[in-house]
Amino acid sequence: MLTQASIDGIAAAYSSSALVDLRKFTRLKPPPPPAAAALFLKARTEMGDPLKAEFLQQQGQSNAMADPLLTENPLKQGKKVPCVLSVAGSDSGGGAGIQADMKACAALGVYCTTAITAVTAQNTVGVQGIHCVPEDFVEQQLQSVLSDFDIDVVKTGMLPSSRMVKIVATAVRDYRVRALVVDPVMVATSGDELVGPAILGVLCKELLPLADLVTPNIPEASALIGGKCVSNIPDMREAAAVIHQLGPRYVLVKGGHLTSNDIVDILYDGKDWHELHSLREETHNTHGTGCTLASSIAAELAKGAAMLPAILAAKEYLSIVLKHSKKLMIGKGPQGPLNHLYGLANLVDMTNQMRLNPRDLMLYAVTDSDMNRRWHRSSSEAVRAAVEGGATIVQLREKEAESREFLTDAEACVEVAHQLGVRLLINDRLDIAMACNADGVHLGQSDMPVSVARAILGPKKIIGVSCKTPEQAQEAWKAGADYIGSGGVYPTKTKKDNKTIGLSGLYDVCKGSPLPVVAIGGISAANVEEILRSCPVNLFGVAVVSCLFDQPDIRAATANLHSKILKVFNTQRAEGR
Ligand SMILES: Cc1ncc(COP(=O)(O)OP(=O)(O)O)c(N)n1
Ligand SMILES: Cc1nc(C(=O)O)sc1CCOP(=O)(O)O
Ligand SMILES: [Mg+2]
Repeated sequence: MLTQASIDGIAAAYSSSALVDLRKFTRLKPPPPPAAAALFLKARTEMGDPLKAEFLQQQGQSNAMADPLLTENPLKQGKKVPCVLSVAGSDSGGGAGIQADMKACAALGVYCTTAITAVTAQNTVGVQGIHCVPEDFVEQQLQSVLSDFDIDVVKTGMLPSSRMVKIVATAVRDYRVRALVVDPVMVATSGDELVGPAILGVLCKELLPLADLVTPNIPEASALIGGKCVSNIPDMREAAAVIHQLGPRYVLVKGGHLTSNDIVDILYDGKDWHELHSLREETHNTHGTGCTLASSIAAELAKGAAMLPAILAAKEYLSIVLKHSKKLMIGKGPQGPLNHLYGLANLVDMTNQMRLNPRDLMLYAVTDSDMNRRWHRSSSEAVRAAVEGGATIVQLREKEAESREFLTDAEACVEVAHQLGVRLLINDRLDIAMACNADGVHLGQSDMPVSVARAILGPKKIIGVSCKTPEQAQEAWKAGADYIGSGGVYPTKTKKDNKTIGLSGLYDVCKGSPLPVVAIGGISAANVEEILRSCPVNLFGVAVVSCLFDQPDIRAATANLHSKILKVFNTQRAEGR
């Protein structure tokens, strides 16, 4: 636990007599609140929140809607446009840093300018590289923006060097800025370090005294108070008190790193304490939440809100965004990005509209009518067992049956697959695919040309094409295909006279294919690992026949293969590939 003596000690170590003067530069005059903040508070007040009720009384009432994306957007109104300057790092994955700040500001109707401090090679798996922008050039960006735009609020994120912190502090002092929000970014959501502890001293001495708000999460709060452990709400309060002595007007210690479902953030202004509660959203898509909260607060301040309502409105926006991010499937890593602009084209709906999610190619079960006959199974029984075992997509491959029998079978299989939430394609036969309302077709090089099939099937159906060379894959892509089946990777007894292209042939197709690839031919649980490891680029899964359908227990055989594939993919993701 922190003692008062240690608090005083840390504060003294960082403070200087200049701090008092510097504080005069923080000018935050709260004009009337934005409709979003007022309204959000109204809604909450009606639910009995005294803190927000007090704010509402001060600010007057409004009946506009609480959804920030639906409220009056100053960008459209021909008025002075509220402006934020985000001084932060670029996230190549588009989820955090500058990219998050720009999207959050846009969503809240605020214009966002930028000064990029570092360029990160980053994705949903982690941070693979950091390239710091030269300090002089950061200074030039700041000058370009601050000398031209009427910046209301500066928001800082990743500041990778002490000199950069000083440059930003000087710029904030030199130009007329209404408020400064400091997000003391140190570690990315993935756990990768973005900024070393070397900048802490200068951050505390030069920038925090100018800040209207600093928004550390728990590890950052701990770093700011000299590495003391912060592990519960009393610790957060003590940390907020210490950080406040470094000079910022407000300190918001964010409690998301504690495990409770009731997330408590502590807000302290040197006099009053506020515990701001929010419910944890059940989602892995949390990459960039810290940047988003800080830039949303900056946006609300830029629109004229006072500090507390700005924070409440920003937290409300973030919680709506998190709700809209749950179904987003972007990237292969454990923490996906947020759906900041959920009110525009909805990314979740877009994924539903995608003809094919390449991840569905992971375990592609191709049925075989001969095998089913031999094992006395109907096609639909075989399809059910494969999907229940973990098949992620199914192809009905019937070489012998009459059209009528094939159609009856196909209708039953489509019903089973769709009941179980999996797509079903028909091998070779467009007419059957259309008649049974299958999800698409798989075509070989001597089947119906892809461009003709696309014209017949229209834009909504999936078309897969067998390709043994990168040139064929290019052709298929140009003609409107969705994925490539490439093989035979190994010799197969299932397809007569099939040319084997081997692992190297598969590798060439994967490298040269603009479309996702699924490998086929002689694949089983015994060799799946070497196939997936040999072609990490563009290979999304394996298509198999005999190792599932020429087996006594299709469900068990599929489950076994499924677990082997998952193991490889999970390792590859952990390795950042
Ligand atoms: C996923 C997948 N890849 C390749 C094939 C082979 O298709 P094709 O060359 O048309 O041969 P037949 O399957 O029609 O004998 C496939 N069916 N599925
Ligand atoms: C249908 C098919 N197409 C191939 C190609 O190389 O394009 S190999 C093949 C048969 C794959 O069956 P099994 O998993 O039993 O080896
Ligand atoms: Mg064919």
